[in-house]
Amino acid sequence: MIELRDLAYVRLGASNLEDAQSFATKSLGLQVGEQAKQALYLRSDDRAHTLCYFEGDPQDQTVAFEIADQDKLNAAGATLDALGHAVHAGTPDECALRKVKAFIGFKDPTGNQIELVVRPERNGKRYFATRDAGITGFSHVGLFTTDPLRDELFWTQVCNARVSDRIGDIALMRVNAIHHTVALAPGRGPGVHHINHQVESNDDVLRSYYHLSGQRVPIVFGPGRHPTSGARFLYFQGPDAMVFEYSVGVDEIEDEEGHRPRQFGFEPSSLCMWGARSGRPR
Ligand SMILES: O=C/C=C/C(C(=O)O)=C(/O)C(=O)O
Ligand SMILES: [Fe+2]
Repeated sequence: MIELRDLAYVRLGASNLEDAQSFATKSLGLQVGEQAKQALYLRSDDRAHTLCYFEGDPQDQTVAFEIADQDKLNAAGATLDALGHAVHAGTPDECALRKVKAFIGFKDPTGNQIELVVRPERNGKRYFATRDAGITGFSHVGLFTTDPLRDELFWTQVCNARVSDRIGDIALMRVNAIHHTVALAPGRGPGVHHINHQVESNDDVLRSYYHLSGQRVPIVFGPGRHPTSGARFLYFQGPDAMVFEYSVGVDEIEDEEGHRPRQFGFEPSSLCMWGARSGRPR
């Protein structure tokens, strides 16, 4: 069993790094941790980065998870290899680019690019962004899936993800107490469906609704409230059509052993209990 501990970062190819920087700092509210020639490292918490935009193809998207140590990383590589996934061990240069001690890369059954990392770098200075969006941390990602049942099995049986709730056949899965760290979303191919940051309060969600609307950032869903995690949310579109979400009040699963996933219908009221309608397919 591969034990994912937490999300580490997302890496996104950017068609225009300047646009990405402007969005990340003036709209989303991240802090520039480091600006390299062809890459921008962005902070949302005490880590050196949780999002990296690099000059490249916007379809080139990778999600990374932290693993406890090198032994567990080696074991994860062997497990994936035995299952027929091509596993790439990060070179020292690639590790330096990701600010981690070691990593392996592979593709999930849909073809999503996943990295498992050991010892992601922290930053001694606290996260302090120039735009006050109220961000308290990087929390979850939505991943496209071409076969929700197959991919649920991969994340729960090969990795340690547990299903918290389902909407139709779509699983919201946790790797720790937080309601979900990975959400699957039906799609025609691999890719990141959305990137979530938690914010401090309902006020932050609504303040951002007005702030982003004023900047003409497309709002794609919300403000609303998910009946699944209970979180109040806002989804909006960033560069290269990537969707970002702010949310607050996501449930924690206290009874790890006893929790049974709830089944919600695949219908709008399962996505928002206040009646907001998504401007894009989930
Ligand atoms: O559309 C349903 C979304 C559910 C949630 C949630 O319960 O918080 C998400 O954030 C998500 O799937 O990303
Ligand atoms: Fe989400």
